[in-house]
Amino acid sequence: MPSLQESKLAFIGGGNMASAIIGGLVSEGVNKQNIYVSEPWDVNRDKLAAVGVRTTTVNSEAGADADIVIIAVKPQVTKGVCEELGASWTQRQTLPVVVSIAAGITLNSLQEWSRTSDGRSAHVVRVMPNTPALVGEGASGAFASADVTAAEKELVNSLLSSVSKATEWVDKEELLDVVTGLSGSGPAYFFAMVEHLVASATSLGLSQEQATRLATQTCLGAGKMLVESSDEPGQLRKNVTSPNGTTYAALQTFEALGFKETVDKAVKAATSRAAELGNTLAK
Ligand SMILES: NC(=O)C1=CN([C@@H]2O[C@H](COP(=O)(O)OP(=O)(O)OC[C@H]3O[C@@H](n4cnc5c(N)ncnc54)[C@H](OP(=O)(O)O)[C@@H]3O)[C@@H](O)[C@H]2O)C=CC1
Ligand SMILES: O=C(O)[C@@H]1CCC=N1
Repeated sequence: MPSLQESKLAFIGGGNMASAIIGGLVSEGVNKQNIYVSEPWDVNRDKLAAVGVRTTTVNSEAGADADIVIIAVKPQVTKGVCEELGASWTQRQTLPVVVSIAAGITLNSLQEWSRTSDGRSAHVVRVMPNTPALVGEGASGAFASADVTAAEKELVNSLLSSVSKATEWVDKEELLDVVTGLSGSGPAYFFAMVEHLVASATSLGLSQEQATRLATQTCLGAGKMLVESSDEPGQLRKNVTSPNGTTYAALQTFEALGFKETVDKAVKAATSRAAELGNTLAK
């Protein structure tokens, strides 16, 4: 098995998530000539070509001699893409490791859809990354099919580690849907929070620019404390909250309006949607 630096990587789909991972890989020093992206939309393709990676519009061309093929298209088009790739690999003796980042799509579907014309199926790893991969701060969950070897798992691990600070291998496939509801979709929860904080502070008189700088740095600072402090999140919260002070007033308001229940329902909605996508598209 080649190392990550020696491996040929193919991305099928060059949208938001593929661009984030590719950006992370390139800034980690992965050879751009070893990254080949297939993307139908010229705007996305041109952006990736500007980064210096190889591009094409033909999926089978990108995947022809790749060691790892990363399926980074929407769940709804994953079946067609896998069928196209599987058929094109019939002449290959050694099949690539397939890494799918499509929310919800099961290992079973991925292996069935990507069978070669002579009935062989690739070793598949399902991964749920997130967009902070672009700045080397991603969080990823992963689950491998039983036939994935230790060396293949290690290769995928080093791919993920180059863009993720936390890579969690889960021991049941369904848990990847929970990872999707937590960290896959999670960056959007924090972005929405910052949007609302800025809107609120702006309505109270701060300029948009000042409010954005303060809210953004607060988010980064809190995140850094969560990573670096030995205290639990609950303790860090308590450290900010003076008795009957300002934070207490805000947190009481959150609580009275059902903050915990809202977060719980939102994570469960995202988790269920991931499972639903997998079930609906399995046919
Ligand atoms: N965005 C995120 O935060 C995360 C996304 N994911 C998963 O990653 C996958 C991609 O999501 P995201 O990057 O946001 O989506 P995007 O729509 O940004 O990217 C998908 C890309 O695939 C292209 N595409 C469409 N059809 C084909 C095809 N047949 N062959 C090759 N490329 C094709 C699309 O082109 P065109 O626009 O022309 O259709 C588009 O550029 C999804 O399955 C999603 O569940 C996982 C974790 C996080
Ligand atoms: O919203 C979505 O479906 C994708 C999966 C996780 C993040 N974005």
